[in-house]
Amino acid sequence: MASPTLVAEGQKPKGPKPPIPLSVLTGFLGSGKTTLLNRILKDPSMADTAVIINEFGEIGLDHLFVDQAGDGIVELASGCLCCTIRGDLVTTLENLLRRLDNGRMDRLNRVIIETTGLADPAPILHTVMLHPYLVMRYRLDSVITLVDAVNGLSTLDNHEEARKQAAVADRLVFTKTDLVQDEEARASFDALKQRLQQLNPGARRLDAQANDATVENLFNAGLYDPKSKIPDVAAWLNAEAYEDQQHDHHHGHDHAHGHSQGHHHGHDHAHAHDVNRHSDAIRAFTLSTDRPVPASALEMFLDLLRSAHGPKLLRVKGIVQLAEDPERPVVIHGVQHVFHPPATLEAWPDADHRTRMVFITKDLPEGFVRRMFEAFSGALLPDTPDHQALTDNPLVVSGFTSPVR
Ligand SMILES: Nc1nc2c(ncn2[C@@H]2O[C@H](COP(=O)(O)OP(=O)(O)OP(=O)(O)O)[C@@H](O)[C@H]2O)c(=O)[nH]1
Repeated sequence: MASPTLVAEGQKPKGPKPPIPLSVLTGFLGSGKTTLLNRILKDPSMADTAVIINEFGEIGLDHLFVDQAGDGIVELASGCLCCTIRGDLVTTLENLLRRLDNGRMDRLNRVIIETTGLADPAPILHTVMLHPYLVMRYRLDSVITLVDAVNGLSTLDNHEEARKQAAVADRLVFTKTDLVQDEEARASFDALKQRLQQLNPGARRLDAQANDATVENLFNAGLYDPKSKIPDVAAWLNAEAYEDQQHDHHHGHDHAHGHSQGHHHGHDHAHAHDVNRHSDAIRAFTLSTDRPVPASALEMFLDLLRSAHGPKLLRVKGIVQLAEDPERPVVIHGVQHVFHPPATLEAWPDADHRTRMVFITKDLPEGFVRRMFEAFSGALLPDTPDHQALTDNPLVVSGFTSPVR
């Protein structure tokens, strides 16, 4: 007779429910969010999706509403659910879980939060990352940012929120490319693509008109591939995409490096980075090392970075080889000052065991972050403050004016 602890074939073992993937759909006013949502919600693979929209966005999906329930959640003709953020986002996300847990809803496969056009998506991500219960039940999948091919460039120039929306994205979706017809529009679209390449080289780009903004391409941008259950670190980090950016920056560094030899009075070299500083406040870069990082060093590095410079960290992702446990990498993921609880993977997904981190920062130069990391991780450079000095007095790293290597 089978032991009662054995699970019959095909029956799911009892245990915590797998976290529900959660995506944020953002993009400036009129960029086509509702249009895209209406399209993808018709896809059969989007069944059992819940969409959370703000009051303003409600109108576009109206024709799909069939049933209004008491808790402000409506059922769409497609079988998906829709609710608006009336109280706060936490309550809305909790209400969805309550429905699922008390059986009023059979399945909840995915949640999409559509932001208002003017919103900075970071606080939405923080809501999930900071809440001790929600962070267990939901997992951040993708930030999808829509960019209007015609007006996108001027929107980026004129609106800080639009730049943040682009910088934080995992997926950048161009809309209205059908309207890019004449020479001028094509030039503007090319410039837009270049600008986005600087702001966020790692995001995958899709074109809504070319129909590559499919469910498959838009979602599953998180670390775990839900089909294989194997973390796809390379795709998630996409560190290679940052290489062109770094190439440009390194010209600046080489220059500064020459100056810094034999000097450690960084203030003499205040101009080393001015060109980059004024060209665009947002930068994207990677750090990597093949030296295992002590856990305490990682913790101090991240703590200092987020406490002193949190608002300047638009997005940080990384995989770290710890000195204490080099076979089990730690994954880090932060949006501004908020970091997701670090996750330990059971093994390295591929042969590349280096620590790699990608950063998108605003007003925080690469050289500064790099030197801080090198000081903490033990990869000391000549003439840089040592790690003990940094711990005692983090202000030793004087930031913008010091020479970069
Ligand atoms: N030509 C063209 N028009 C589009 C495309 N995508 C959206 N539109 C149009 O652009 C307008 C705005 O689209 P919405 O989907 O309402 O944009 P939104 O981002 O939801 O707008 P807000 O909620 O007001 O921020 C609508 O008139 C759409 O029909 C596209 O790819 N091509």
